[in-house]
Amino acid sequence: MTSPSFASKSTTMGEAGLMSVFAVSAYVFFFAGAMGHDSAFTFHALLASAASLTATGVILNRYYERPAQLPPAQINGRPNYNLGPIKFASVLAMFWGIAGFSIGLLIASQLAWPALNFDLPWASFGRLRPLHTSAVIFAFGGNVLIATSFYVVQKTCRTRLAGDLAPWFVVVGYNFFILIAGTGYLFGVTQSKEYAEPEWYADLWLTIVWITYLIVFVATLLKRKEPHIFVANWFYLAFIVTIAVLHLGNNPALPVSVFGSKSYIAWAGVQDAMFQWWYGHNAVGFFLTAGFLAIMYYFIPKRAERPVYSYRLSIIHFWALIFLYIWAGPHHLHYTALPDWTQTLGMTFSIMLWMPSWGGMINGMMTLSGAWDKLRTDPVLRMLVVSVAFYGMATFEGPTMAIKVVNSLSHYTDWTVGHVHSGALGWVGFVSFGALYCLIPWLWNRQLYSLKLVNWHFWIATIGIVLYISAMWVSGILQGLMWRAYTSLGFLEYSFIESVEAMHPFYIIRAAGGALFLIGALIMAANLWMTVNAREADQIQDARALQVAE
Ligand code: HEM
Ligand code: HEM
Ligand SMILES: [Cu+2]
Repeated sequence: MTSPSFASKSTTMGEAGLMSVFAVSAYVFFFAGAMGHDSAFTFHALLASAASLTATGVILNRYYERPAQLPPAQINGRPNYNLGPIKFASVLAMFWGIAGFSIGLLIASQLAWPALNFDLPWASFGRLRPLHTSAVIFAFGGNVLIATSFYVVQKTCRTRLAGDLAPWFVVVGYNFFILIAGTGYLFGVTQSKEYAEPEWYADLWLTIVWITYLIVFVATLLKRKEPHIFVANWFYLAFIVTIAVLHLGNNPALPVSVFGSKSYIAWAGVQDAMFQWWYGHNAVGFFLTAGFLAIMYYFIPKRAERPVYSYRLSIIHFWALIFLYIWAGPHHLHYTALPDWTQTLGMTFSIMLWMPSWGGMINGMMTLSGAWDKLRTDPVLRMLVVSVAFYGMATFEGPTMAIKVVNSLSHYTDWTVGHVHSGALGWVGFVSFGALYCLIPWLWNRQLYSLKLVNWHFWIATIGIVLYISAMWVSGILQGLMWRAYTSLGFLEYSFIESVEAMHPFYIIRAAGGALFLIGALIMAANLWMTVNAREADQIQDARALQVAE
């Protein structure tokens, strides 16, 4: 370890500022914990206090350990990229992915065999379902997005990530939010808004983290050495900005006490519902779509070694996509108290949304022009391309389901769940896997341990997805038809429980599909583990072979 003389070294503003803030918060949160009205609040406050104390210690330790000079922005005229926070987020993405898929498998099994609820409140479907959705979307997806955005923005701007501690604050702070949210669900803490379940204090913390994320991203763009801002960064920026707006719009709440977890949302009645689905739909549009399209626009061209098929199309569909998405939320509220014209508006914009969505799909696919043969030999590229195909499928199905008459059948049924998972497993899952298979070898300067294992992952997971979504189509349509079947005398043909019974075989098939998807992810984790822990000798040899062009 270097041991610089203290005279030549001083704390940066960031170090001093963060240490003081964390030191004070360690004390304040400890006090809040002592005052807590409910055990979940007390637990979270004490967790925050311990985390603040740890953060203070870690920053202090870093100060002592580091050289007097902070890492330079350039070394020998080349950008000195900041990879530490990216490595951290990509490892956590893999961890949360496996956790989230496992909980998915558990809740899928609970629907098939209710005994698996074990009569325990914290293990019940109601608490584990939001744990699943948040773990896969925000923990897995979120870490993939943060990791890749920090990587892509540096590479395409040829500049070091802005900030010294700020990028670390974003990745660690974001994962701390996940921890608070996830443990909260197990305790039964929720504000009952789907995909926005965390209570007011977690929301406040996320706001601070997210604004820091925005600042780091924009500051990096501003100090870019490339005149042009590559299209992937446009998508990332739309994702970051819009999620901030959605989060603030959907979450204003008044806590019952500042020392308790319960709060009441400011909005009421149908306005609340509209805010919720404006949020929910655009979480799909900007978190699960725009962010992952950014990944597509960087990783597919890179992996295929081809330019983006049509750069003009990428710009056109970007603006069309963000303009149209924002209006489509009411398709989640068909046949409700929402005024009819609003529902029709949501439906119309959803149908229009098909076009820019397919613009993106075509652009991603056609980037392979002249390199189609690589699909045969490179399973990573195949995973990326198949993800785009699933994106195309989900964005065709979505507009169809947004049509009121179709929705009158599909709403409340498993068809929705099938639609969700063709987007979630096929698009979000596969594009993330493809990106991590590229990113992790780049970050650690290693060659991917085994392409054969990627091939196994690809096929096992694909079969899993097909089982999952086809089971849900059949069960969803069956459910919908059973609920609306009348006898000649005008009575309902089936009781509700008969429709539940009819679902049983499909729930088993879905669980089997989920198990395959999970097995694929475990194979991936093993492969990446072997990659990162490759012998030193491989590393030196492959560093040259794999050097990524910036
Ligand atoms: C092993 C893989 C997975 C399995 C077995 C699984 C299973 C499930 C189950 C059983 C539900 C509850 C359905 C219901 O309430 O009827 C669910 C909901 C959900 N899952 Fe998954 N899931 C998996 C992976 C994923 C992934 C990777 C994502 C996202 C990236 C995801 C996103 C969601 C969402 C958004 C919902 C809520 C759907 C809605 O409210 O309509 N899941 N999942
Ligand atoms: C053009 C694009 C899309 C449109 C117009 C669309 C439309 C719809 C519609 C009409 C529903 C059913 C609403 C209901 O009956 O409650 C729905 C549900 C959903 N979609 Fe899509 N979809 C699109 C793309 C996607 C993609 C790509 C994903 C995932 C990556 C996705 C994720 C979801 C989720 C999570 C839900 C369930 C919401 C809930 O919890 O109820 N959608 N979508
Ligand atoms: Cu929607």
